Amino acid sequence: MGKHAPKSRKVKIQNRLSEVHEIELLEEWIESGKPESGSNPLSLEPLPHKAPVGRLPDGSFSRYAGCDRFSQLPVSKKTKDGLTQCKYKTMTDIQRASLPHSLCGRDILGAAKTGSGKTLAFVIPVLEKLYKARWGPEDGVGCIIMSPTRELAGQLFEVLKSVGKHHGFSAGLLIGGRKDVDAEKEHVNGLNILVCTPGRLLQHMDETPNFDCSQLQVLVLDEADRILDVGFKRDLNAIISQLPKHRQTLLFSATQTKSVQDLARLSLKDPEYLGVHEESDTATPNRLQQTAMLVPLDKKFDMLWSFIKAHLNSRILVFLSSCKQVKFVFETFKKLRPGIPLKCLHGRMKQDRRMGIYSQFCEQRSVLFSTDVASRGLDFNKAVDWVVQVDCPEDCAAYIHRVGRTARYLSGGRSVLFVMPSEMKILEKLEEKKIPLRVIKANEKRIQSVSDLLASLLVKYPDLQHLAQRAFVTYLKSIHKQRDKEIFDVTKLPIDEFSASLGLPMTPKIRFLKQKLKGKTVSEALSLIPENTSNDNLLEFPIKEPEFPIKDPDAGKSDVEEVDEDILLAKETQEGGENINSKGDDMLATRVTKKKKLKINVHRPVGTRVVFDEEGNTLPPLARLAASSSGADSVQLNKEKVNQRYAELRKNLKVADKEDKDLDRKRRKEKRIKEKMKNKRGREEEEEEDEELSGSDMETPRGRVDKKTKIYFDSDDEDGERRGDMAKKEGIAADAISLAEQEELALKLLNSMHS
Ligand SMILES: Nc1ncnc2c1ncn2[C@@H]1O[C@H](COP(=O)(O)OP(=O)(O)OP(=O)(O)O)[C@@H](O)[C@H]1O
Repeated sequence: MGKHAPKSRKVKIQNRLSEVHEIELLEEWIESGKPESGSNPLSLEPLPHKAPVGRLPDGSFSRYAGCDRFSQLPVSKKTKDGLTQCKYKTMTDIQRASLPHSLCGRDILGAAKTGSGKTLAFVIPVLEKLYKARWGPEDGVGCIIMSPTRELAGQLFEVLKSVGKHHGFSAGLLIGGRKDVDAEKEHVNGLNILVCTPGRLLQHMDETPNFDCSQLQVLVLDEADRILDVGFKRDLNAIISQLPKHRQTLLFSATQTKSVQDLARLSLKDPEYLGVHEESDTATPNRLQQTAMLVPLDKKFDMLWSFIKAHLNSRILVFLSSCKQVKFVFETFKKLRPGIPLKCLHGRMKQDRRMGIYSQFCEQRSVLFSTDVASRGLDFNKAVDWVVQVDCPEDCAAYIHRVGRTARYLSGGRSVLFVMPSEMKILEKLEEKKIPLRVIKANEKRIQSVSDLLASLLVKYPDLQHLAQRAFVTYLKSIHKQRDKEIFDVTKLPIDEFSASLGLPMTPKIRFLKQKLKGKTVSEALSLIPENTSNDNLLEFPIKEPEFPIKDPDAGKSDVEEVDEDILLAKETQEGGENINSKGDDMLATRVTKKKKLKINVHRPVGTRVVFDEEGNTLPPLARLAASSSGADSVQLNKEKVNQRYAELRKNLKVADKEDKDLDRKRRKEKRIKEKMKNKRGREEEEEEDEELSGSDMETPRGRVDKKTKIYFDSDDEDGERRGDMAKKEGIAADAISLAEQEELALKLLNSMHS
């Protein structure tokens, strides 16, 4: 991994001899002090710092189980030098507990809180295993480190490179979303350590000639429970089937799996289970201050906006449930210029851009809106001040990983969870999992309504309206898809109010609400929508692809002033969160009634911040937005124009609605005719036709994209969104063909009937 100057043959031979000597010594040392299987070295006293290390004068070796410094471990000088240069001296608990076992070659199931140093707990044994095996370029792949997301893989790769820089191994980062896969294929056979996402690894296993992992020494799964989860099941099974069973396996996560079934899949051999924080009072870092606030769905954006405005000097990571939500909040808030740079991260972004955003967020104060793609493992330079969960996590594990992006290693951090009245059950579940949450009440006076501003933006930028509609639908769909029905119930959501809070002029009708599905509950109706239905198909509005030239996300960067950091966190509830059950409406004063929706008071203060126009005049933000001189990003809050635009939209919608009905009528008629003809043709023929339509098991129907091969390459924790996208494309194409075909068929049939 490191770059070495050319060395003379003599020096090389000397180095090799000293390496061989060092390896012999390390092996003896390790053998002499092996911790007992099943023991936790953390229970042992650390060695005194000045105690001699390695071989002692009497020929014995110093104890390494229980020691708390890297220098006291039986690891190579190269690894020790790497650690010292990275300023790692004292071990964290998970490192102290697991390294003595993993250095002996044992399989490990390691669980420790977020930010507690699990990465080094597997990077060190990987380097040591290959070093002691004298692994060289010609030996091929000796270790695979798998991560569920590309960003995390990138980060692990960086740690590996810096700690392993004195070793001579070659390592490669194999992740989806990169264009250079062909170049990768040429080099991958020469790599010793692969840091990868499951999808990309499988792609190489399937496509790269002579790709060989048969000599694999160590397999590492970081965020193991996620990789063993159903989403990766197929990929992981396919990968495991191509790996040798005789290997060391290291599994780490903050929320570890203990499922025997999972472990059997990985053929673990008497693994050491090291859950170092199991005895702890809390499942999350002690330095993390966690709060929850009751926020009705239609107030979420008001609350988020107010929160951001109140924390302009912080680095804030905001979690939302879908890409569309992230895009919507990012694009609209950016235009409203909160006074802090805004960024967004989601699975649909190009990989280079994702990496760029990730490192920018590490460097500067800003707000990052993200899906769960950033929820696991990422170490944002230890400097996230706040984690805000606008949308409820799917379960307690997801909660733990999200809040774990702050309060890492020795630093502190804060988090806030917005809980809707229908989701209160999650608080109980979090408490059961030893997550200490204070339920707090928002300071109603400081909450600024943003829905009116969003409504104006949607009028000015029609593309935003499409985005808002999509955000609306994907949110409802995401709630419906959640497994935990005790927490997530789409039927309990204030759908109209939510739509208004996005600034939409009217609630987008979801197709299931009318026609055939009439009379069904929202939930029943959603369940009737096929999994791969594109979100667009659910809308009544004519949809076109929004074109968002993603402008510089730092556009929101402007003057910043000191604000009271805690203005939102006014009254705390008494211990035990007694007011959990109080009505949501009482908690927020800024409820916007529907009637008020279009009344935009341009003089109502949104913030105290003073901004400057191009001439250098000062204006309060809203007045500036409302100024009729239109700067590129200014928002014109012209009531008449707003009403006019809405009237236009309503008219268009009526026309679109009528067209839809006509089309539907026509389709039904065609279908009837087709059915009549089918009956005529008799049973036998009909069966043949059915077989053709459903596609034979033996071969892929001509012209149909082979979904399987296309999909799994990009299956890196994007929550199946790519699958949806592909299905969408196929669906659209299929629709277009079938309509044309149907018309033609109907004509033919009519002609044949008349003839
Ligand atoms: N022994 C150590 N001394 C000093 N800093 C450390 C040590 N071990 C880890 N760190 C630092 O602690 C931070 C968190 O480490 P790491 O990312 O490995 O945590 P983690 O347990 O894997 O977290 P997560 O569960 O979120 O993936 C990193 O910035 C890392 O550099």
